Amino acid sequence: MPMDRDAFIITPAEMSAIDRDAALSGIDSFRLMTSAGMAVAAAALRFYPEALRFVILCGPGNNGGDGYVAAATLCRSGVPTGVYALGDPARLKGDAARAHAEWGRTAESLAQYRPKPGDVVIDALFGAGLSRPVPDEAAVVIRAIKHEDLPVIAVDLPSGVDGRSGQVLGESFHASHTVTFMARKPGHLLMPGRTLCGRLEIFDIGIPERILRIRTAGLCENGPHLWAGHARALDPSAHKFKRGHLAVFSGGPLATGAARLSAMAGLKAGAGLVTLASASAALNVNAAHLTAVMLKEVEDAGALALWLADKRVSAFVLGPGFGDMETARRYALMLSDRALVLDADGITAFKGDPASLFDAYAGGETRLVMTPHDGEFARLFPDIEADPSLSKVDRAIAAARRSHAVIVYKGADTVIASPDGRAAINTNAPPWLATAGSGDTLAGIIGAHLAQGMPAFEAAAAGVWRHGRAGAKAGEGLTAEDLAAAIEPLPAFS
Ligand SMILES: NC(=O)C1=CN([C@@H]2O[C@H](COP(=O)(O)OP(=O)(O)OC[C@H]3O[C@@H](n4cnc5c(N)ncnc54)[C@H](O)[C@@H]3O)[C@@H](O)[C@H]2O)[C@@H](O)CC1
Ligand SMILES: [K+]
Repeated sequence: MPMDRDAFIITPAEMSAIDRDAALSGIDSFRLMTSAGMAVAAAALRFYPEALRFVILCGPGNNGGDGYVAAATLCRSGVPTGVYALGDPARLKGDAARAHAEWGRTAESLAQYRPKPGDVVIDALFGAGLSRPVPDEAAVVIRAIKHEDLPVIAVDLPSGVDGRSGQVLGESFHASHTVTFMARKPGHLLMPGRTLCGRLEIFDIGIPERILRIRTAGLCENGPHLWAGHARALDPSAHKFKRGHLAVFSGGPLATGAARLSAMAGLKAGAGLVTLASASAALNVNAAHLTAVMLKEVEDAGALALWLADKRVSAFVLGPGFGDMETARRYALMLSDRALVLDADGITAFKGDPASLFDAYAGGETRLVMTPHDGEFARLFPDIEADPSLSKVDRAIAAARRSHAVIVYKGADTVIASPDGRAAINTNAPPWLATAGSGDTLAGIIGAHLAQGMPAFEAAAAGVWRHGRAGAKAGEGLTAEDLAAAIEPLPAFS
């Protein structure tokens, strides 16, 4: 995967492997800790000049070690500090023990801390090493600080946020500023962790990029770096057939709007031709509403089979407002040699028998994209959804592997995952994008990319990103119609 350095996302497990690799390559780990702690102190002085006192809360591991470095740095700069330790500092090990010794003073115990107005808290209790709910002693102090509404600078992660999943383990700080090192962790981007970090600063403590790259798997933030290379091949001046022919299946006469939203979005996103496939009962309703999108009567499986002889119809969207579960299943299985975006009812239709769908799309190039929200995800992958040990990224990848499909696991922190293990977390969606018809629009954009020949993972990732951009451009209060109108051209990097 092309990796933009800024888009790196490193799991805590990868980070500790990177840490070991750095040490093995001769890099002094205490210097890394010193850089980390000094960066935190610098952020404290830069962002909180009005602080009456910096209160550094230090935990039992290296996150605490960063805290002692920050405390020593702030002491040297002459500002008032208070240091409170969770656990006995005499039991610190390695670099953290050295940082504590070099600070050279005596910490008070965490339970003695009483939050006071004017305090700015530096949270160095737990970082990447948090493995279970924070101890009660920490939870009590976290709650007291929240109650007093003090600013909190988190070292690496707000204590209590699981760096792997973004979940809160017991209780967590809500930081106003977080300083993390080298790269973001999934917990900075997945919900609810993303909302708990405040302003996020990524500080380079000096681990060479070659060491980072060896350990980073295929997870990154979604952005043009992932797919712009494929977008470049899509020449907007090409003949309309070369820009692909997308087909969208309409629902019945009382549920045609969703498919039309998909179709309009597909056209706006760059498909050369878009056809709405409608059963006869809904034909007139659709005809009354369509202009640039073409309309074709597809009454049943027989009619679809005839249409499929036209190989130029290169991609399909099935599910928005579709309603008829049995027909959805039949059509999805018939389309298995084409590219398909399966959304909404198209996903739900396979609740009882997901394996039939997965088998149909196994083998060959990945050509199925599924776009479930939480509820739809649980219908097809109940065991994966119910496994508490998995992060949203893990769940999306497990589902993609099982289904041979690209999974767009929707939400405020949409994850796009490929059967080959690549995954991206999307971050550009404004909260107001969660509106009726928004998902239909997304399916249409992805369908347009597939119709144009983009590989499924890139098509989906680019679709999610353009959808987010369109939401931001259309602004708060948007309707799904505004969203389609706000789709911008694909950015293509030269
Ligand atoms: N990875 C790197 O390259 C660097 C990491 N640094 C710091 O090191 C941190 C990671 O250090 P550690 O791996 O020591 O992890 P932490 O300091 O986050 O915490 C781990 C310690 O807490 C214990 N622990 C975990 N969950 C607990 C719970 N719920 N209740 C009580 N004890 C619990 C663990 O047994 C371990 O002793 C990072 O977050 C970062 O702040 C920095 O020093 C810079 C370099
Ligand atoms: K922390």
